[in-house]
Amino acid sequence: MELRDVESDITEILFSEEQIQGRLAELAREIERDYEGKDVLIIAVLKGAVMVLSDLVRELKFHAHIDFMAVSSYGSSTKSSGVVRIVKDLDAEIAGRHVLIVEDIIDSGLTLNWLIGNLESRGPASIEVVAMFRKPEAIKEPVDVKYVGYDIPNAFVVGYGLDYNEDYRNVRGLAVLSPHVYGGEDPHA
Ligand SMILES: O=P(O)(O)OC[C@H]1O[C@H](OP(=O)(O)OP(=O)(O)O)[C@H](O)[C@@H]1O
Ligand code: HPA
Ligand SMILES: [Mg+2]
Repeated sequence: MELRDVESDITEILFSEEQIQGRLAELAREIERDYEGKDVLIIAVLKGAVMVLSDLVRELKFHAHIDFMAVSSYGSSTKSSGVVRIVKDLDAEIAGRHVLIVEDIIDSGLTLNWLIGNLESRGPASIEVVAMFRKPEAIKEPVDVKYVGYDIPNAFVVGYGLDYNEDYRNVRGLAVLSPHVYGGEDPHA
């Protein structure tokens, strides 16, 4: 499918690429202040967080070391399976280091809660989270997130790294996916 056909699959654009990048620049200034003089390892949660990671680290004015962890809980569904699977683990040891987790979205909070627990057991100096989007009404397990881009409504969204069944990740802004695409199933039923 060509990307220009995507318009009929979305009901609303919540944020443009420019808005997202503007907000990320603000978050980058906060992060620079908070981590001044510290050695920080930035961990992106694949695959969704790749866009946030690449935009964020290029905004940062300090040397940002990066690593990746791939976990999956949604698969081809619009609902979290509740079971988080490590698809790829970190290359780096994080014991004694300041860890900053980068996420695209916090929906139920299940993925991040699980991930923080997993990383805490490896003995880092600190763990904080930056998430570009968060759905306050969908949270099932509260997560302490220091840096949030935008709080968004409780709808299934795509673009800026977020997929439905691996599609739409390269849509530039953040858009609400039309229920006709996933058969009208209520993602939050
Ligand atoms: O708060 P939650 O309800 O747990 O949802 C958030 C997680 O779900 C998505 O990942 P997904 O499992 O779809 O993998 P992906 O990043 O490869 O698309 C997203 O990228 C977050 O990691
Ligand atoms: O709304 C969403 N869209 C895409 N992927 C997701 N993973 C959790 N929530 C979402
Ligand atoms: Mg996904």
